[in-house]
Amino acid sequence: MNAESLDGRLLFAIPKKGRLHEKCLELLVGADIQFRRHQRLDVCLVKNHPIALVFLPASDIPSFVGKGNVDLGITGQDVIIEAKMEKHITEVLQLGFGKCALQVQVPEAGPIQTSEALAGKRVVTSFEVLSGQYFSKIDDSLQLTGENRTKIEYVGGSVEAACALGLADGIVDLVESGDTMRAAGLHAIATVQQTEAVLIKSSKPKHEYLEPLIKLITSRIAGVVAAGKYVVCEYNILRSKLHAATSITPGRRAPTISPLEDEEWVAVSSMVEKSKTADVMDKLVTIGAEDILIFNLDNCRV
Ligand SMILES: Nc1ncnc2c1ncn2[C@@H]1O[C@H](COP(=O)(O)OP(=O)(O)OP(=O)(O)O)[C@@H](O)[C@H]1O
Ligand SMILES: O=P(O)(O)OC[C@H]1O[C@H](OP(=O)(O)OP(=O)(O)O)[C@H](O)[C@@H]1O
Repeated sequence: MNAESLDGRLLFAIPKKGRLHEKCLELLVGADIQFRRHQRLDVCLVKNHPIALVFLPASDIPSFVGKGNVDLGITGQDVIIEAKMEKHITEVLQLGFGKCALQVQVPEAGPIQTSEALAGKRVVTSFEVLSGQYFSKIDDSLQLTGENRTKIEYVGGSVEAACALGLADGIVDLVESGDTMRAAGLHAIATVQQTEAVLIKSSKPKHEYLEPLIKLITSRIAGVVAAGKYVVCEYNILRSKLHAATSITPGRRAPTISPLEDEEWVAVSSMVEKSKTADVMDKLVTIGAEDILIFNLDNCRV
């Protein structure tokens, strides 16, 4: 592939490995962005749109997008701030995966149990900027100066080993389930930043003519994200209970109400947040709803 074959194409950066990679591939499939990645090449052409996918480390994507070298990208909110690119990037869509928290962690049974007690000591992290900002505020509030300020040291990985190796008094690292943290004998004492994966574009796009395509891709991806977030809930309910029922399932705009042969009853169809399904069904049963059915969505535009 040469530079000419990329001419006029929208460049879309996707994490090439790590926690976000597989989920991004699922999104591309759901949005019908068709491609074949030959021999793990880092640039590949999309067959059914004028788009080229660029596979990059998640942490490099903010600066590529922020500087306008690529037009669109997916990465974590954490690495956008860490790359100091917030001002150069527009967050187009939250994607609902890659959710975790950057947390201050210390040995469970150790003498240090607050961020204030850790201030002035050694903190190891892969997130120097975010950790630096966080401890700088605490150092200022404690009026720590010079050598007495918190020492932030960068490591590229295996951050959780730093305390056991005697390299650090505490660490700042990402936590999702907490398994990695607990396995290292650590626990969290504060949250520096919540994060999730986001679709981003440059705040000053270089190629205005690509805006309609960016809108189309955004709308398709939003459909896939919403389909993963909602289910359709259908049930029958006595007309006299309809008010109570629709306050349990108000839908996104309004529920669909259909008459049944038995005039005392109606059928209700409504979108419900997937995470609330069990609770909603319990409440519907309590007010006498019958034949409650839940349908997963493959795709949608809402
Ligand atoms: N345990 C996790 N759960 C959810 N999201 C995560 C988790 N770990 C990381 N992320 C998200 O994925 C992004 C990329 O992290 P990941 O650990 O996959 O990096 P990577 O690309 O493999 O880089 P490296 O291995 O070089 O650190 C993070 O910045 C964060 O937004
Ligand atoms: O709370 P948990 O569910 O255990 O997830 C947290 C871990 O996930 C990430 O690392 P990952 O496993 O992606 O590997 P990495 O250290 O190579 O980045 C992160 O750096 C933590 O170590």
